[in-house]
Amino acid sequence: MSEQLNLIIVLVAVVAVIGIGAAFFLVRGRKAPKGTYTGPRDANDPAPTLTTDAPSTEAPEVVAPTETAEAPATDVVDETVGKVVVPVDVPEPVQGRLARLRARLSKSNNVLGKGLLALLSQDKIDEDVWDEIEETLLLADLGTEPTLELVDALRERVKVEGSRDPQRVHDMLREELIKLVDPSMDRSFIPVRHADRPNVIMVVGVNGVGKTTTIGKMARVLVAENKDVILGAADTFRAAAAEQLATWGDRVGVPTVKSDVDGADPASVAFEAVKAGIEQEVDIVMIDTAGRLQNKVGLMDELGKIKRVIEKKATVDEVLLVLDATTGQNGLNQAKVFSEVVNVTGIVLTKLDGTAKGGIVVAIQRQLGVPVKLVGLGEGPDDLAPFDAAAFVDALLD
Ligand SMILES: Nc1nc2c(ncn2[C@@H]2O[C@H](COP(=O)(O)OP(=O)(O)OP(=O)(O)O)[C@@H](O)[C@H]2O)c(=O)[nH]1
Repeated sequence: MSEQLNLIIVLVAVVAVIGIGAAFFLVRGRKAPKGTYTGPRDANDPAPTLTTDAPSTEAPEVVAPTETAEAPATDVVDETVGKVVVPVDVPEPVQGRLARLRARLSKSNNVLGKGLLALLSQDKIDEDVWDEIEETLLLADLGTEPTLELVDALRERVKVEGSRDPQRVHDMLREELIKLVDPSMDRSFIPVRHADRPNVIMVVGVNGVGKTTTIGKMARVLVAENKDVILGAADTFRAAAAEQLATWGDRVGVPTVKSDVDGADPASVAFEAVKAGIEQEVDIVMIDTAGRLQNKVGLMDELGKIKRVIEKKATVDEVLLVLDATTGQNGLNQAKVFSEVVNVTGIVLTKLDGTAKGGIVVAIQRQLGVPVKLVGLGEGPDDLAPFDAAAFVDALLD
């Protein structure tokens, strides 16, 4: 009897210890800020006071995650301090995302992969079949030069290796496509803080391609990698853009520097965001910019100015050009003009879930000599994946 009593007491004690431990980890949240950090990184922090050595007199504000009007409906009040606590999302891990989102990609792109496999597996591949292969590649926006290169390589291999065995045809096509997508390009995307300043990323592109959404998704990726991030809402042109960005930040506990003045100087907001990032010793500052058509000279000049003003404070480590995969050749023209103005270092190709034109990856990389680093595969918060040549080709073919 007393043994049973002892056993019960021990069990109750173990359950209590586990319960206290779990509660501790739940309230602890993610990584504590480092060093002399003074900004509103946690829900209860006060907002920092910005100094005024900005290039403009309109000092943008830093919006702490809890200060925006659009707090999620699931907010709870912490009874002990009487403040609203915004529950912070836990983003999906980044590793293997492309493989996990593969179904989305292959659904819209199997015309390309499966179509090619079917054509190449025919008993006899005559000139008509080669023409069809060429047409399939061109329709997938691969571009003329890569298409001709691929067809030549396949012709050669079919001559030597034959085309009867489906597995061999699959492997041959896989190898040649991977070569075209170029696995040797550096696509690393988890940015690293410098010894004395944050890594600065600028995001550019034409209207509606998905810049703000992509920054929101990237913030989640970086938070999942335990990085401290600040967002800069230098899209002062579209009224709702700053709020949209801040809402994305809120969801993962990342603050946003923005201006409440409509049409404020975007370079000034970008400058303040970088300055706040330096002062608060964050790892990464991401600057959203307004959508602009590549043929509007004034707006393109403004983009150059934003970069130059940021560079008074810190180097811009990465300029990501966001392109909508569904826009085909027009995306190529945009890429060219943007890279002339701001030295694009990486491409984010969005909306790949809505197009059968996956070949645009190859065409853009060829045109700019810049790698596709990330791909957008849906509107969901975690529908952004690091780009990987082999995983991409596998998704097209399997
Ligand atoms: N299907 C799909 N939709 C996407 C993807 N990325 C963004 N979108 C959608 O594209 C639309 C435009 O996205 P925004 O992020 O507002 O675009 P933006 O480039 O910031 O727009 P501007 O500020 O007006 O230039 C939104 O409805 C997004 O949900 C993607 O990968 N797939």
